[in-house]
Amino acid sequence: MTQRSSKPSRPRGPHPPRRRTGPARPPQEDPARLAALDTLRAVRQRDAYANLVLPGLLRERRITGRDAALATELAYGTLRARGLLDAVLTACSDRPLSEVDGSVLDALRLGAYQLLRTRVPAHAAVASTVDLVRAELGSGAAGFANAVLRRVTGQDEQGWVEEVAPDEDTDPIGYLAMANAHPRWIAQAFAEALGSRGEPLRDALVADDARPSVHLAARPGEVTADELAAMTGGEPAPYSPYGVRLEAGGDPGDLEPVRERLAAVQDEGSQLCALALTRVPLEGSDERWLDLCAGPGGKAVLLGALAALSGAGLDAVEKAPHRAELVRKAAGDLPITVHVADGRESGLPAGSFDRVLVDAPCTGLGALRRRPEARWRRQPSDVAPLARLQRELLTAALELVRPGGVVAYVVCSPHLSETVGVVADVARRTGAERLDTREFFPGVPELGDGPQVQLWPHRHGTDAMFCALLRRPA
Ligand SMILES: C[S@@+](CC[C@H](N)C(=O)[O-])C[C@H]1O[C@@H](n2cnc3c(N)ncnc32)[C@H](O)[C@@H]1O
Repeated sequence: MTQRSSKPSRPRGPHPPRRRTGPARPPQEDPARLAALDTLRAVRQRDAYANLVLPGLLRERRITGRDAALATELAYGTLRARGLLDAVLTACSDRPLSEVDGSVLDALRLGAYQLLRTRVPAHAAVASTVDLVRAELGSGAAGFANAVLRRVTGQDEQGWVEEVAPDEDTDPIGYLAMANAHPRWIAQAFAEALGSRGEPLRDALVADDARPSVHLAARPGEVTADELAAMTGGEPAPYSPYGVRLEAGGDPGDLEPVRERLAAVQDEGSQLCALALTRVPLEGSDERWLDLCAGPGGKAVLLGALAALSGAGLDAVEKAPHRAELVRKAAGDLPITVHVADGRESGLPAGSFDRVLVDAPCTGLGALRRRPEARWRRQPSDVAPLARLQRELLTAALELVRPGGVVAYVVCSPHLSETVGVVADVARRTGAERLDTREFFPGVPELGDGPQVQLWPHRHGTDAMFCALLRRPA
């Protein structure tokens, strides 16, 4: 990291800031920023999920319309950009961020995000943040925040990237990671999956840093994608015959077709992976389908509806009881039998299913757009234990499927250890045949050399889902 020497000396702040004993200012003064700040705090202190905390705060405080949109943009944007913001704040502060009071740091991140990544005028971004700090921690901390943020105003985002990122020529992955607010190890994993550290990696990280559109899946047999698009103001999705893409904000759970169970919120990539399993031709019986990792039930509902139309039935296994309950609720009157069990030893009869989905637990590196804080929470050490579990679940699936039957191995991650690494290893040990999965994603462009399929936000507008189809030898 380059340290500037020609700029004014870095601000000195109180050590540590004094917390006010009196009540904080009431939220109505700046409800959007206060809701965003409280979300950042919940994520930092309680490891909370922002997309669960913020909607609750907005409801509880009756924040709607433009204020709700601003709170969402600020909270999610700040959480996504944390690595970049911290690098900039480090360059602007007189002490390590680890020594800055957590509440002040939340506010500094919120202020820096507004300065670097929004059109909020600089004076408003600084003043509103300083007000929030003063209300909670008093004037000493507010003075410190003011000095740090004024220094941040010294240059725009690109200027700061050039200053705090590694050199682009000697470390292109490190540079792109910082420029697009991703941890380096995740950018490295994307580069390995793409086979590139140049333009494709840049495109992938840029798309992964943008706000995703909401996708709906029309319930097969109930409503068509065209009808659902007309009901919701969305557009039929480009690849899934059941998909609709929505650009509008708001809570999609409030949409009438979703409340009426005519549709569900589901990424188009997830729809395509579940559909691919149903598209493989089978010789012989085709009546018993299995979802081995079913909670909370997104793919189980799509498969269950298709099973109902074709006269088949679906068994759904889920290890976590509360998630199994979500599958039961989502299933409604579909022909789905839910089992609370470990998929590795489910007790279901071996060789008895025609089609099996293994939508395995994974790092979720393919859905970082939808979970603002996830990229900074995940660690490289998470990968190996998950890959072990994934291999065990896929092996179990290949025992549960009948000879000649088909298994879809799906993860929401492009990390090679969770994708091709798992499939190659299990196929070698079990003798399962790897099908050309691309054939079962009709009309989807840029699927590479196969035989597996890796979807990407920058290529397909979906989450970075991975799918491999395997057939148990007859
Ligand atoms: C990626 S999620 C599945 C998402 C689901 N298919 C959907 O579309 O909604 C993986 C699920 O596997 C469950 N799980 C974790 N370990 C498991 C195991 N050993 N056996 C079965 N399920 C497991 C997790 O609780 C989680 O609900």
